[in-house]
Amino acid sequence: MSAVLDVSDFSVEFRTRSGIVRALDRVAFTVGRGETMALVGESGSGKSVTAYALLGLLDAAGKITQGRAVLEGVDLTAASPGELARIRGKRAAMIFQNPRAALNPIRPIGQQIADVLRRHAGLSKRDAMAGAIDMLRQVGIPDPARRASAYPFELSGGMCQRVMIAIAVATRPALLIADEPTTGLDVTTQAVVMDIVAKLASETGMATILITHDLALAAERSARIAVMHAGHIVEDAATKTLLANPRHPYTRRLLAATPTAAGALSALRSIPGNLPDLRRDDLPPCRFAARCDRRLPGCDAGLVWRDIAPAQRIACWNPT
Ligand SMILES: Nc1ncnc2c1ncn2[C@@H]1O[C@H](COP(=O)(O)OP(=O)(O)OP(=O)(O)O)[C@@H](O)[C@H]1O
Repeated sequence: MSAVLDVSDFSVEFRTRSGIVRALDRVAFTVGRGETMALVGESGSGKSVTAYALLGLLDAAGKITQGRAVLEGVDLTAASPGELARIRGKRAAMIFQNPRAALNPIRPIGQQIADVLRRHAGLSKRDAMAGAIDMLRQVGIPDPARRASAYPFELSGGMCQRVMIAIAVATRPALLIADEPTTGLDVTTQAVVMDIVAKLASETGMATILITHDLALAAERSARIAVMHAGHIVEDAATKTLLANPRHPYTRRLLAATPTAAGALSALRSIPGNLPDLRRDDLPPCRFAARCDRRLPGCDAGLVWRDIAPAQRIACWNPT
């Protein structure tokens, strides 16, 4: 599978008053055409920072300190702010939790989609509105021609999420990053929203990164799962492999904390121990070591990522 996005050696730090937060350390993964990869991990593991850093949306305190992130041949880490803004509008898009907050409250939803089509696809006013109505239809909004003139406050949370997806995919991006896209929606609406993303991905070949703390959702909706812990990807494997034979001790604990792959929202917070303070100057090479019952003296010597089986990569000297 050809990679749409190829991330390597990708590190991000934040300068804060209380020290440097080493939020991402040598993150590496690829996402192929039409592939959905899930990025899972506890709160604070670095999932959102990965998304924001890739799209050039870090706040001023954040900085990519090393690495590359190549989207369709363009290294995002070397792109100018202007280029990144163009890429964000056209080739890479993001949807997140709380769509209502992301939509313009005083502009009809059809206009908001049409704006994107005019700006990034260069369509005329008339064609852009026709395209917007078609997008509303594609994301399953009933009576799209009439609904195009609705304002966000007139729609339910699930409908707003569909509108945000329509805005995100209107220009047929190569990459969609969905950051907790269904959090806060009821279970039925969650399934509908994920079905829409999956359908668009398979129709357009869009690569999708699904960011979630919900391992069950990741298991159900992605071909591959990358597990994050304290700014490291500790395991990256085909979903089936990861579920059947997790090799990193942290992945094993995550799975143990998730009742069944098809179960309800997983309780990742039940993993014993805390994430290390990422401001520490003496962070251990393996940031899971303090929580790990398989720790060996060699774990303090350094961290390496290695392929332990086909399509299964881990950062651990003493896998399970
Ligand atoms: N602006 C910032 N300044 C300082 N540290 C930050 C900033 N943004 C994020 N961080 C730190 O980066 C780390 C990763 O945070 P991130 O939001 O990516 O986690 P997450 O896995 O997405 O969690 P959640 O599921 O809660 O969104 C955390 O330690 C967080 O405190």
